Amino acid sequence: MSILNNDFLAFTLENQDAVAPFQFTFPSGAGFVEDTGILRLEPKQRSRISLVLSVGVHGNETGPIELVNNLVAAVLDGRISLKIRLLVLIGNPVAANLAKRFCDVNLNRLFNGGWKNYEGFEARRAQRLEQAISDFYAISDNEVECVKLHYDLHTAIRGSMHEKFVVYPYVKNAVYNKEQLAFLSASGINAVLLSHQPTTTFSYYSYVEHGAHAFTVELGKVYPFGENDLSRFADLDASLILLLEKGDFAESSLADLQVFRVLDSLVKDDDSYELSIDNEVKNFTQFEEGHRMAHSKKSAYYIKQTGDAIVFPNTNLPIGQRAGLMVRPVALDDLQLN
Ligand SMILES: O=C(O)CCC(=O)N[C@@H](CCC(=O)O)C(=O)O
Ligand SMILES: [Zn+2]
Repeated sequence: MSILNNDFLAFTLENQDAVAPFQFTFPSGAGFVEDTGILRLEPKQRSRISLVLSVGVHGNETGPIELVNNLVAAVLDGRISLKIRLLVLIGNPVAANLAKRFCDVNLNRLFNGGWKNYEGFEARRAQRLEQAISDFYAISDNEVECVKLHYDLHTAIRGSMHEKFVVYPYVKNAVYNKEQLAFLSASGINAVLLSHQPTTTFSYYSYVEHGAHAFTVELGKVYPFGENDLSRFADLDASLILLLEKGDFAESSLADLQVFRVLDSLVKDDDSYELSIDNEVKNFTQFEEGHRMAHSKKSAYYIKQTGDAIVFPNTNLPIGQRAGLMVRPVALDDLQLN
């Protein structure tokens, strides 16, 4: 078995259900296809950095899949000489083949054991992806000063006032990592959203279970395969190449980042649940105090302070799931950094 033309995406989409594990070599190391969409690349040289790049956790978010597939091809054919450990995950190949966000259940609501409450493809896949990450980090756990990273790359349903942003998963002591924020700024990220509570997302899983620096990275609006303008990811592409080739984090001023803290999660509590915004409203649109943002037969949510903004508004989901996040700007100086 081999990855034809070093095209891991095509290989994964052709083998969406299963792949018998196999290994191979490439100019700067050894590769292990562990399962469908699960590729581990080990450099010849030992490295303190173990990086997980996950894409396609939502099957229709194709831009990041194409970006990472190009990086993998460059490593496999020798244009990039790999110096760090790398695990590439194409999260939901079945949904990707169907050009859908998910098949049965939103995969990014099933981590941290959330899969135990569901059946079907995504539940099995969440468990498999958690296992792949545990196995990958376990190899580096004995290394002194090992640095675990997980960037879970997505694109958003709506346009955004800040085109590229990250969700910083809930961190208990509210101390945020300066080196990672500088790296994200250098990677073209415009805004950071600080989560207010534990979630069942992939990035929170890697942070809470493995102590990784982990982020959900939103790279712009969603487009089908072949319709992405990959030049819009140029900054991230360059900083990932630097990380892969040298193990160095690109740096840029934190002052370029807009920071927001999550105030509230809007939860769809009834079939009558509605958001009082039209389809064109972008992520990070701000509202006036007192505006009724959401309502149903059971509840209503009013804007608490002028300037509070909505992110990820979406009511096309089952009862009990997140229909949006309410966020408020925070001054960078008010953050505790280490
Ligand atoms: O555009 C949207 O409404 C959703 C985009 C998306 O998939 N976002 C992630 C964010 C995960 C997180 O909060 O860390 C998601 O909803 O799963
Ligand atoms: Zn997504």
